[in-house]
Amino acid sequence: VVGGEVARPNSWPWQISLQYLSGGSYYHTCGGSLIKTGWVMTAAHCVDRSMTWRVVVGDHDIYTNEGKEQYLSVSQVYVHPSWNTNNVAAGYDIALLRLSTPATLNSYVQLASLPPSGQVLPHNNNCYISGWGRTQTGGQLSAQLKQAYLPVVDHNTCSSSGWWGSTVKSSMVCAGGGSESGCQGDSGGPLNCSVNGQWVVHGVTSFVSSSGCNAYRKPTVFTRVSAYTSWMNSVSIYQ
Ligand SMILES: CC(C)[C@H](NC(=O)C(F)(F)F)C(=O)N[C@@H](C)C(=O)Nc1ccc(C(F)(F)F)cc1
Repeated sequence: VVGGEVARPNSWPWQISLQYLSGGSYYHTCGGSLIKTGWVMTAAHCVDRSMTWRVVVGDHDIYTNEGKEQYLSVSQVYVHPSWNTNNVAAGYDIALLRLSTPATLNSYVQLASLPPSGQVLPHNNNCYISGWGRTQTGGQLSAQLKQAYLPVVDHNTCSSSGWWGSTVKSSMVCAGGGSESGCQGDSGGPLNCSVNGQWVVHGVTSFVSSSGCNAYRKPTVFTRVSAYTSWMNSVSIYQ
């Protein structure tokens, strides 16, 4: 997250850290959202490589054990069938992770609320991105969970020339576009939007401009969760 501030610990209690095993240690690579005690929603591009994954819930500082964390292994990865790793602009950047053991819900660990199928938020809807991603273009990951206020940029504006143009599809949500943005390492994490006074995870962090995370008129682009409700239901019911 470029800009914004360190979040109050566990104030986004569905935020997870997706980590991969390398040389005997685990490393943060992406965010995600806990949507059922045994299921995590993340970005397909996060799980393109097959690795040994673990999901950490209840985390705040990814480099220190603060006693609230639960370390959960992943038993199965379900990538959207239409995802094409060479074409993030086509969309479908969404995946579900089945956990081998369910998370225990408590004041640090809660389920995300998901939007109703097809819901599209209005321009400037109040949303926050959260994540441990780079704090500057080309910078380092954040040790502590950060958040930034990223209001929705409607599709008309976001897909206009000078903005993202046809790279952005209606199955995506744009948010921000100023000096604050997501950045590498925030991938897969939530766009937390206030809808009727409740936080709803409306987006899955997907991409930013290749010329810089907080590039002018290149808002952070999210997979629109409400476009994938039926696919998500088809996965988690039958497994
Ligand atoms: C897509 C992920 C690899 C990566 N995602 C992120 O950094 C995320 F945190 F915003 F999710 C990203 O946007 N990386 C930048 C450096 C990038 O490659 N952006 C990019 C944007 C659009 C396109 C296009 F236009 F082809 F779709 C290609 C790449």
